[in-house]
Amino acid sequence: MTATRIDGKAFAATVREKVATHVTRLKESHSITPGLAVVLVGEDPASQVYVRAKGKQTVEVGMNSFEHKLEADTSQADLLALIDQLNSDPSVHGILVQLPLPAHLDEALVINAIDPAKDVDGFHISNVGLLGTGQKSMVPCTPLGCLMLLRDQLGSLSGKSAVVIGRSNIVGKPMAQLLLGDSCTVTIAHSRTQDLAAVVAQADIVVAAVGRPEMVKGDWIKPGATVIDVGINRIDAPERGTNEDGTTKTRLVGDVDFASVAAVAGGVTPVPGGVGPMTIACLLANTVTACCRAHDVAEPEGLTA
Ligand SMILES: Nc1nc2c(c(=O)[nH]1)N[C@@H](CN(C=O)c1ccc(C(=O)N[C@@H](CCC(=O)O)C(=O)O)cc1)CN2
Repeated sequence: MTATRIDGKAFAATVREKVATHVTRLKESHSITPGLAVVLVGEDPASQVYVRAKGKQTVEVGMNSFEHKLEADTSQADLLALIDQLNSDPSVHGILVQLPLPAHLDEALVINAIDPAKDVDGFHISNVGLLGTGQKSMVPCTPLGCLMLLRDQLGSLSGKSAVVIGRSNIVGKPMAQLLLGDSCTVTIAHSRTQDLAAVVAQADIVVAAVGRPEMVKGDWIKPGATVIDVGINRIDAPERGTNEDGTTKTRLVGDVDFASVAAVAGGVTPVPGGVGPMTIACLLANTVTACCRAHDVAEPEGLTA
């Protein structure tokens, strides 16, 4: 391996420390405690894990955590009524609806019901528009985490060639906007891109967010490039044996074939322990930012784009 292993877990801990420092300042100098409300509809096992982690880390940095767990068959009207209530609650500075939602709920309608000033996911259409036009916005957590790791690794990103693989609203598109904001030359590639390997091969920065296990191979990568792996894919791992119920054990892999890419790249994030922990750290950062904006208090530096 020649590449630096970019340790998102360690970096996320430093972000949480900065958040905690600002929470203390808000409490001591302004008598304000930032509050984050997380809404989970249904019992998706992965979502339950993420929501639990969000609540725990929110409390650890000194903020108030409000968890709302709703039945899988919750109606759209009831969910919208809860969002209305959270929008008008002054103790709630950030609101997050955990995705994916059950199929009967209209995701866009639900997200756009959140007060944009409390939209700590940065998914509201107003925040999408503000980010796209280079104005102050709430920035989606996963792309913000990737940007922080890239700046830490490379310093200035100006003039670099970046390829984002994936065009989702929550990662690919905002990631491209953030890289453009840092003066990269940006290409958005996706599953239909022709000769993806050749497109990736010209990039100084590769962000893989396509949802295909270990798709990006070492021989696609320009020597010395920085590779950020957003993928979280659970695959069978027969080499680990079987569970008590006879099913094959599994393991997590990213969208990047770590071993072959690490032999060529300058730096690469692992899965787990790369981008994932940054997502929750940036959620906490966004909540402090939203709280400061709501109370017209100076925002912390280095915690947003
Ligand atoms: N409303 C939102 N929903 C979802 C988002 C989001 O940003 N906002 N992102 C993902 C899930 N997610 C947070 O919600 C998330 C995913 C992964 C991790 C993480 O730390 N992963 C670990 C591995 C965890 C494991 O063992 O399974 C890692 O990569 O090291 C945190 C948060 C979809 N929904």
